[in-house]
Amino acid sequence: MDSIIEDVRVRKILDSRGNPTVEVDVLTWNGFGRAAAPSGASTGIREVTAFPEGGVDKIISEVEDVISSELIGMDAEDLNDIDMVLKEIDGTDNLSSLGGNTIVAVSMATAKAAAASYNLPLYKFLGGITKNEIPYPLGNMINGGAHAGKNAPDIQEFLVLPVGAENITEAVFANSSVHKKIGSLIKAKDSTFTGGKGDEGGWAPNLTNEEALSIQAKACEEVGDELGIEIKPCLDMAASEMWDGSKYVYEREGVSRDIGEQIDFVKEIIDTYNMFYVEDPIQEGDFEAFAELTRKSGDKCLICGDDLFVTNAEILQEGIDVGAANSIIIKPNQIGTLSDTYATVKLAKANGYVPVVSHRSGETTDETIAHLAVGFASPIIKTGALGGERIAKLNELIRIEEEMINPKMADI
Ligand SMILES: O=C(O)[C@@H](CO)OP(=O)(O)O
Ligand SMILES: [Mg+2]
Repeated sequence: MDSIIEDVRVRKILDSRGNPTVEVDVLTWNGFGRAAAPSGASTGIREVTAFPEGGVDKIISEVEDVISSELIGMDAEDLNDIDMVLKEIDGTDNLSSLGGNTIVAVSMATAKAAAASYNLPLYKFLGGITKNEIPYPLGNMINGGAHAGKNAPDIQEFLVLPVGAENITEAVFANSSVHKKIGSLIKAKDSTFTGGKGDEGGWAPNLTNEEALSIQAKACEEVGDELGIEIKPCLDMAASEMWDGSKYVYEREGVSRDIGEQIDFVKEIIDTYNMFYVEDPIQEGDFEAFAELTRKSGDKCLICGDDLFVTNAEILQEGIDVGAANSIIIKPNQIGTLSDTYATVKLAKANGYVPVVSHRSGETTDETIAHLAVGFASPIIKTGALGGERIAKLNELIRIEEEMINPKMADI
């Protein structure tokens, strides 16, 4: 009774790029949940469709009534059934009639409303009341590729992971210290640097990949020494964005690499810089090259599939069958519902793939993924380092840790 849905409201709000997105409120007899959908710029081909034709305005004018009339009277606690109903109303394989972003916002808001109906935070509702593990924050320091301007590096994201941090506060402040350090190292190298940032709050400098890699390494070392915490460099290469159908084109560098050269290039970066994590080093259609790199470097580095798996359990299974990677990005709006997201997390864990719950480049101040990372026991959360829409999640993790009994950092 407490969690019976009484109303569903949908509105158009701003995302961090200034584009419209969807926010949903779900009201139950004894609770309330609100969630907003993010949007990607470097999206995977096999992701569900974010918005129906007609965009957010169509959702407000037409879709809201359809969804609310189906959901009112259902129990928010029955999230599997609700997700099923949402997919049935949509009726397409890629969720293009309601839009994956609409569905994910409804699904997340419903879960939050169910949790609130029992006076629980979402992470406890999903993961149990004894949850006490906090994920490590993978913070974005330098933006390139599709998330930055023309002269920025080709590699999309230079990230860091404060693996030596003992609690979340130490971890997020270590990341912000590295961000500041990298800013001053960039200024020292390029006196014309304006301090510009990319879509995820990382610096967007006029640097080559090599220059960015060495600044990243230096900052990890120096800040690590200053704070007495080990901080490891990580990358998201977003290689699908560079793939032209036959080779990887590094525009900024003015070079192209064939498949074998790409594998060697990534392996060399992993060895030289002691990379802890490399996401999408290979384009999304090439499971074999992914597997080859994982065979070569997977014992010392997390090789993570984002565009490759698009949070889809069936596609992940294809990857598992060939040993394509050892880690997977988890973005709820790539697959559309929270229950499907969780199914993918479970499959990943059962097969030794490290799940990394992640933001999108276009975000809102919605903090839901902080709860998902904790509730789903994802040992890493990728949600930037700075910027209002990024710190919304990081600060929520600080609050979550405060409320736990005997909190500890996850096992990585
Ligand atoms: O590639 C990525 O991992 C993400 C988030 O960092 O970017 P986008 O949301 O643009 O897909
Ligand atoms: Mg990615």
